[in-house]
Amino acid sequence: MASELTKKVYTREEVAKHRTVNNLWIILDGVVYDLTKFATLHPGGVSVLTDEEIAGQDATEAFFALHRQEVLKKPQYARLRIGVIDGYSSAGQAPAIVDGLSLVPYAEPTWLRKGFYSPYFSENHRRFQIAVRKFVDDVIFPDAQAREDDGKRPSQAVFDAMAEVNLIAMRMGPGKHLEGRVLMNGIVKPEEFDQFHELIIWQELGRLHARGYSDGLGTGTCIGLPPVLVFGSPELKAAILPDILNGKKFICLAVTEAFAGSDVAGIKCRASRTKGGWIVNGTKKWITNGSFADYFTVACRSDDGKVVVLVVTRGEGVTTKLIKTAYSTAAGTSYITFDNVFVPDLYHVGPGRDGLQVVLSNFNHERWVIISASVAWQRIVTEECLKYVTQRKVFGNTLGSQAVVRSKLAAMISRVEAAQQWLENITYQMSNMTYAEQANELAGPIAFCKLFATTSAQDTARDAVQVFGGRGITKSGMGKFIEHYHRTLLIDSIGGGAEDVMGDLGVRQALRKMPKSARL
Ligand code: HEM
Repeated sequence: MASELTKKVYTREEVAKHRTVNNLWIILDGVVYDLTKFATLHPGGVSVLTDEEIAGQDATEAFFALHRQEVLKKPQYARLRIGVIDGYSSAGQAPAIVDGLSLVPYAEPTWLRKGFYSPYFSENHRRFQIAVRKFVDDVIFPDAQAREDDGKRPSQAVFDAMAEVNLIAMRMGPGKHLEGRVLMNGIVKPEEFDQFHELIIWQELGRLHARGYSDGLGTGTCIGLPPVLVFGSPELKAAILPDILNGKKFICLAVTEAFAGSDVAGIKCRASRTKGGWIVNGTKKWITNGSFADYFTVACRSDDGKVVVLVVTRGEGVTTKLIKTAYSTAAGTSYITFDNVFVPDLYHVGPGRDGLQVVLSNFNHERWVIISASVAWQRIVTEECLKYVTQRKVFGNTLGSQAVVRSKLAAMISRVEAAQQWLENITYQMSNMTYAEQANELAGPIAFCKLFATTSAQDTARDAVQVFGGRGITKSGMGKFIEHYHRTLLIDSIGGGAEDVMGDLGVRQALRKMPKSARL
């Protein structure tokens, strides 16, 4: 908010008189700052501020070559403003964000770009997107940045706010679980909520720049609950669904083990038959949200060697331990031990079904979620790079004037555009196929798309670090989001199935479907 002080008007000549360490003013974007008290506290040192090209001068270009603009919005720095320069008008500066959308080229997918068209998204999707972006920016982003750093799980207040607009339920996709709920303050009716609304949610959440936190924000529910929704009995749903969808309780998916990662068939966690239920013994590893989950959707091996899926409730015999990974412990990644845990028959997911199929069919949605968020994240990393090469000068010119830098941008943009178009096509197929059809038809395409998205992400991370140089490996300052991206993005290459496994799965499915008569 503009104070009385910042309404004062100075000429450039007046500002130029304040150019010593004891009396130091500068101009940034037409605003006058008094740095006298701040100079000795400046993280970049005093000497850079008393430099004759900076002190008492317009330092806009030098400043933005070295800082992110949000530095100036921090209250402790905003109060250094003492006035504006004669003739200054903020109206003269064209905004870089209009209607909540970035005007940086390629910063938004085509369906959100002015002058472009989409066969998939409607006016309702756009209204929904505006509301979700605002919610993510206002409610989730501040908590995400704080928790990513301190490693604590996302605040309950955020889950409560998400539940209030039914964001937790919507992240489970379209379906019966939305019936009777008011979605995003009524912007979309439950029966109209489709796969593209869900895509919007995941892509907006992909903008958080906090990968561990993003997973902490109930990813466990998004992958642990679908088996219950699809294959669970009405009694099981009635017992656990309301509290989970209302953000009061948490569930996670416990499939991977130290013994078997992507190899689901190799799991050892044991479920033995007993009167009225099962006794579970074994361990699980890399379980997202496991450290705070109340329920665990566990893939176990029964005495006859088959896979059974059981919902275990936290209680006696269940121990969870945080695992430190490349990203924040806000994700609640854990190692779990089950020691003689009784699970009643009611909590058996899909009795009479092959548990392996229950687990495998669940992977499609999980992988699609990973692709959606990964592509959105790549896009904002590309936007970060486009901004940086425009404002950062080296060898007397902007970084963007270097052909080698432009070639990296070309590759980044091409990859993210290709991934988004493919993702939208797959989303459209999902919208039109039943769960069973998806399991049959889409496992291969989704696996390939995930492989493409996550290898693209790694290429883009490497390119972005090269563009940002030292700042790309520094946890604060201009390149902080690039550093975070480069350090944490491999979770997407591994989670939901490692890249090599994805490629192999897709090809094996294709080979199985080859017509016998196909000949050269
Ligand atoms: C209102 C004025 C200014 C404020 C509030 C400010 C604040 C900061 C802050 C918070 C940092 C730590 C890094 C970051 O978070 O971005 C920093 C670093 C730095 N600042 Fe400033 N600064 C100001 C003006 C300037 C000016 C005019 C220069 C001119 C050259 C300058 C040069 C530097 C340098 C060289 C660094 C170290 C950058 C790095 O490590 O990459 N600062 N400044």
